[in-house]
Amino acid sequence: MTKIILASASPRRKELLSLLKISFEVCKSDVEEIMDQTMHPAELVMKLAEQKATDVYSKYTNSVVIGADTIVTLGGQKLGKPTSEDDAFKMLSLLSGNTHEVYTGVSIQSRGTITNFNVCTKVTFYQLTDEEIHAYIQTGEPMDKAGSYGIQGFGAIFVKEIEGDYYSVVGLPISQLARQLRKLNII
Ligand SMILES: Cc1cn([C@H]2C[C@H](O)[C@@H](COP(=O)(O)OP(=O)(O)OP(=O)(O)O)O2)c(=O)[nH]c1=O
Repeated sequence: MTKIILASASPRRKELLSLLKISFEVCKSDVEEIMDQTMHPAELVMKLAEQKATDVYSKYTNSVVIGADTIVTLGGQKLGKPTSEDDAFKMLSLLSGNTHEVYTGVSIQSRGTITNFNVCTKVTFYQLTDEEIHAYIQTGEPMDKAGSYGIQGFGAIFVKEIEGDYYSVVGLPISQLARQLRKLNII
């Protein structure tokens, strides 16, 4: 059996991949993520996912390696993880009362072949007050998440509507990933 490795430090991705009831290991990549504002978000998340997977694959060439990347976009602007609490406040103010996209890219590297795909989900936020945003930042939840919120956590109360794959917003489009892994005869 070929070893499957998740090239991620994200506890959410580990939890989501566990839903498939397959055995896998986790090995985080050391790739520095560069937010290229000129690239299409769908291309960018696949490129970053591929960089993470390639980095780990180079150390475990006999394995199947899965990398992923998530970014939020609003009106053509790309939002990654916040660099500070002020940055988180700015992002959440932008998302307030608006619909944004969450792009997650996935890269599967196996036997010298690379398979990439991306999933886009639309999320609409209720109008948020400054007090609500400040209180949310105080929970610490936004700081390691693209767009400064976690739909799976306290950030859930901001969400009015979602169109697309919930799991992709959390960081891993698990149904599409399972289908790809089956197609590639990996699971
Ligand atoms: C929008 C959103 C993002 N996120 C998370 C998913 C990703 O972990 C993170 C985006 O950062 P990423 O750079 O995609 O991932 P990461 O640095 O956490 O992990 P790694 O690169 O090692 O795989 O934001 C949520 O958990 N919930 C949400 O609702």
